Amino acid sequence: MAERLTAEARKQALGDIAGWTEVQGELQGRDAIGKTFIFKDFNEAFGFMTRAALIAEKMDHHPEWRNVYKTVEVVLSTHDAGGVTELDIRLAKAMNAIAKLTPG
Ligand SMILES: C[C@H](O)[C@H](O)[C@H]1CNC2=NC(N)=NC(=O)C2=N1
Repeated sequence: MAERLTAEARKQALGDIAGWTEVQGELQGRDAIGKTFIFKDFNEAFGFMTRAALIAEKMDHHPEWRNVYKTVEVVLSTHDAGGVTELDIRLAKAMNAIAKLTPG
């Protein structure tokens, strides 16, 4: 099973993936990372979600996310480990790569 990253390792990993930050706000204190993607329109946003869903299913690692029109808010955490692991970092990188394929 994937191990939780230390605060130090998580900070270092976040430095490598554009736009991802420690989750803030009402979920503060929770060990998770998040990013809000904004696309051109709903079609691009949902296309992103469709591609990301296929990757997530293949990884057996699934995002928490919310879509409103062209915005997709994503939170990643490894539920089995109770925090952020390498799996979240891998999925975050994959999502960034997919998002680049669609005009934002
Ligand atoms: C049984 C199955 O492998 C697990 O429940 C997987 C499914 N998807 C998952 N997704 C996420 N984000 N965290 C998990 O711990 C997790 N566990």
